[in-house]
Amino acid sequence: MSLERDLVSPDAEGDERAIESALRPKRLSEFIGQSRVREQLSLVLQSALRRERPPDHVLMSGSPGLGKTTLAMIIAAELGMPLRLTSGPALERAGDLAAILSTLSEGEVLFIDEIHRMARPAEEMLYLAMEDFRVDIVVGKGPGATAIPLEIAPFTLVGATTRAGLLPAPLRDRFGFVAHMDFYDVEELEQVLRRSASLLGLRLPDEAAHEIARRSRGTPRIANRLLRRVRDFAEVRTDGVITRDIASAALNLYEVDAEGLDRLDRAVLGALLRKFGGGPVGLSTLAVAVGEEPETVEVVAEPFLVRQGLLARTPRGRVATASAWSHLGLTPPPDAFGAPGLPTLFEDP
Ligand SMILES: Nc1ncnc2c1ncn2[C@@H]1O[C@H](COP(=O)(O)OP(=O)(O)OP(=O)(O)O)[C@@H](O)[C@H]1O
Repeated sequence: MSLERDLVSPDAEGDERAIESALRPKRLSEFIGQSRVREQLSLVLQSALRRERPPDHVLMSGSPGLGKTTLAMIIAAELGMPLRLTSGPALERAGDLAAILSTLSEGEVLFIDEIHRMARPAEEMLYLAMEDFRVDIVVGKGPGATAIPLEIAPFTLVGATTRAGLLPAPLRDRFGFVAHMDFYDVEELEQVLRRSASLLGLRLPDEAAHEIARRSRGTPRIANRLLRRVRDFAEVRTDGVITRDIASAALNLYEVDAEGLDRLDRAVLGALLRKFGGGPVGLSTLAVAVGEEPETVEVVAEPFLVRQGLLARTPRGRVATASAWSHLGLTPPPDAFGAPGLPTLFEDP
């Protein structure tokens, strides 16, 4: 069974995509937070514009909902170039990628989301395209097969991944600029919320913005979503005015806790503490315990738990920190920390 996690899931679904595109910053100057990435990217883009050449290929890594698609759109807008969007899972065969690459116009920006999920033959075709702006179209099969080289227009690839570690080195090395997107701090999320509230025509007092921001898992997508749920709550249950108490009551109703932990986060922590005594426990064992795929636990829950100092990834498995015990109101066993050498009972086989 999969945990229901609509509200704080960092993935966007259905109608949310349309709302998201209305809230997206359109230029680098409007993009909030990620100051280092912004500054570095701005240099890359300005220098490309001066040289009148497409910039180096850009790789963005980070958790879902941190603004990778938004930045890809901004890159195209800043360059004044069209943007073509696709994703790794859509590129099953080399032909899928060849069809896109062969129709790119000069300077166009190609965005491949979830680039780590691209099929191998497409990935190999991409190496040549990124380096030499050329693809080899293979005609025929077996010993008689021939590769016909096809020139393609110089383009800029923007790849996004939630799992940079899964990218093969030859692909990673072909990106001239790698942007690591981190979770946002509360102040930055307050700015995101103020901007969104004004675009949605909502009055959002600072204390209410603060309350929503600190429960948004460091993620703009979640901040925007919680804002809309707080607005619903205020409209239906009260006179429509958003206050700190209204924000807090709405978020309690939606089971987002004071640190922004959602149900999956709490399930992972709860299993780690209650079933495995705080660990160490292997990722797949932990995932089975919460009824989720290991990838979901690893990509969605863990980065935020690690960032909050509630969970540590060690070579022997996942371990709860002292804060995790206190966050869930549990008492750690006497040997929970610093009993080195004890056999690990819960490692994956
Ligand atoms: N720095 C930012 N400033 C303001 N809004 C932001 C920022 N980053 C993201 N957002 C908002 O968050 C939403 C999600 O962003 P986006 O779709 O770019 O995330 P993503 O990292 O590409 O996620 P995914 O990998 O799941 O597609 C967008 O609606 C956007 O408006």
